[in-house]
Amino acid sequence: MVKSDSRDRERKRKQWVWIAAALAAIVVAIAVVWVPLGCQTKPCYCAQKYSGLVEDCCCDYETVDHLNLEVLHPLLQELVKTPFFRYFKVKLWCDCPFWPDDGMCSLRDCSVCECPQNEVPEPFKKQSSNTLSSDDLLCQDGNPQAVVDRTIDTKAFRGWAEVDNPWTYDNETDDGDMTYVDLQVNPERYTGYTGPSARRIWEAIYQENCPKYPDEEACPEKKILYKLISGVHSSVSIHIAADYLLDDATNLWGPNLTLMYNRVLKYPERVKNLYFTFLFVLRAVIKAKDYLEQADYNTGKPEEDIKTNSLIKQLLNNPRLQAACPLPFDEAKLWKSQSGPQLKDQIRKQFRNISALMDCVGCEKCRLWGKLQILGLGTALKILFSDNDSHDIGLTLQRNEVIALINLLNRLSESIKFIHEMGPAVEAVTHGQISAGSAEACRWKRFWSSLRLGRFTCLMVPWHRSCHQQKQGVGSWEL
Ligand SMILES: Cc1cc2nc3c(=O)[nH]c(=O)nc-3n(C[C@H](O)[C@H](O)[C@H](O)COP(=O)(O)OP(=O)(O)OC[C@H]3O[C@@H](n4cnc5c(N)ncnc54)[C@H](O)[C@@H]3O)c2cc1C
Repeated sequence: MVKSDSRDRERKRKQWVWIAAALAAIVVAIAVVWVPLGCQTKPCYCAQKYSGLVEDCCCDYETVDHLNLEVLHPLLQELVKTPFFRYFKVKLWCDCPFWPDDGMCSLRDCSVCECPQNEVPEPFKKQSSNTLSSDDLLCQDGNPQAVVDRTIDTKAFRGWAEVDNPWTYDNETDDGDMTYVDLQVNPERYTGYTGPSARRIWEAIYQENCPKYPDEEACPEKKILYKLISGVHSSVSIHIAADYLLDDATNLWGPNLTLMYNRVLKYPERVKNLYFTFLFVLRAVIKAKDYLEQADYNTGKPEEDIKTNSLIKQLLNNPRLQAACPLPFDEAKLWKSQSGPQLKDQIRKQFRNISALMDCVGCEKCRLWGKLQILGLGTALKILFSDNDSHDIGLTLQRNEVIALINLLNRLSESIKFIHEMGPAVEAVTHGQISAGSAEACRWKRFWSSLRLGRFTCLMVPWHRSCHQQKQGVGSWEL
């Protein structure tokens, strides 16, 4: 009896020694094997760097970032706040020519606040009285052919003409359906417009109207439309992420860095297309320099209008811009081949379709900014690709086109600034989440794998099925 008691005690003592040894082994395993392995599986963080020339452009990424930060962004921010540039004329009601409106808007942030009539600058209301005949065209030193670039400068004018843009679907001269919107009180940001309705628009744009050509495709003209739309799409996504409804209950707005990473930064091509689009639009603004410098920015508020004029001149004559990036994009290289004119016609038709698709956007505020940015892009295309073009002889710009062009440039400039300043933080934060997640998952996997250590497992988890089987002499130690 006494002997069996002491044997029991001895057995229990041995069991405790085993348990203690097992616990010690776990600690050692964690220290020696698990932690270093966990670290090794952590993917290496390689910050996405953009350097060298922006594809098909004549400026490099670093120059664009510096010029934007120090010159363009501050000027554009001031410019879009002036009365001339903040009131945009737009047809807001949905008239989708392709399918019935599916009204997917889910937030109050989706609707647009229209301007009361007394807020709209008087000269804007009297548009037709501002239109000048060809006699009013500015004389360029008596001999315009000799001194100016005839594609645009000979068409310089003092008033605003009523002409339709051949690149866009909306008839800009059709005042009846248009309403004025103050862009400053309708910021582009998250609206809750998402799901099949929004995706359908982007799909219709990419699949039917601007296919992505493979990298080997040599013809740059064919690639342009995709790159421009993709660049604007990146910018839209960045603005959604930069001003996002973080908490509906408390109406808390702020940046959503994960969204920004997942929609744009994760795809270097989308970032590159944003830079390309920025330089393309900047080139259009520079090319229209003489025209823009002499345009009439009258809104009936002399002080503000003088400021608008001055800001435009500062933008167009900036010595740093002229020195560092005088030709952001060289459109003269394009359309040289025999098929050039047909190709241009085809691209113009595709762009008009894209412009028509904006009437199918099922969210008013998204439609407003979609229309503005597509009109801005259409204006840039009109300015850059009008040379020797029978459709565009006698090029003039609508006031609304100029407003759209400058506001688009400002949108792109904001996006580039955001990426430049926040990009590394966005990638670090998102990368942190990803690697923490994967390391965690990895640890759990390794933990369960460690249970494959057979007898050790049964010591720790004696109730496990395989231990039972082992005792019965069947099966293996494999879990
Ligand atoms: C004209 C327009 C304006 C909009 N404006 C707003 C707005 O102001 N506020 C708002 O909250 N929502 C807006 N939306 C909706 C928004 O753009 C998204 O569609 C929505 O948030 C759903 O996003 P998603 O993740 O499904 O991807 P989406 O952005 O809808 O993208 C659809 C698909 O396009 C491809 N894609 C995405 N980005 C790029 C790119 N840069 N280049 C090439 N391909 C790309 C991807 O394959 C992606 O799956 C707008 C939509 C449209 C069509």
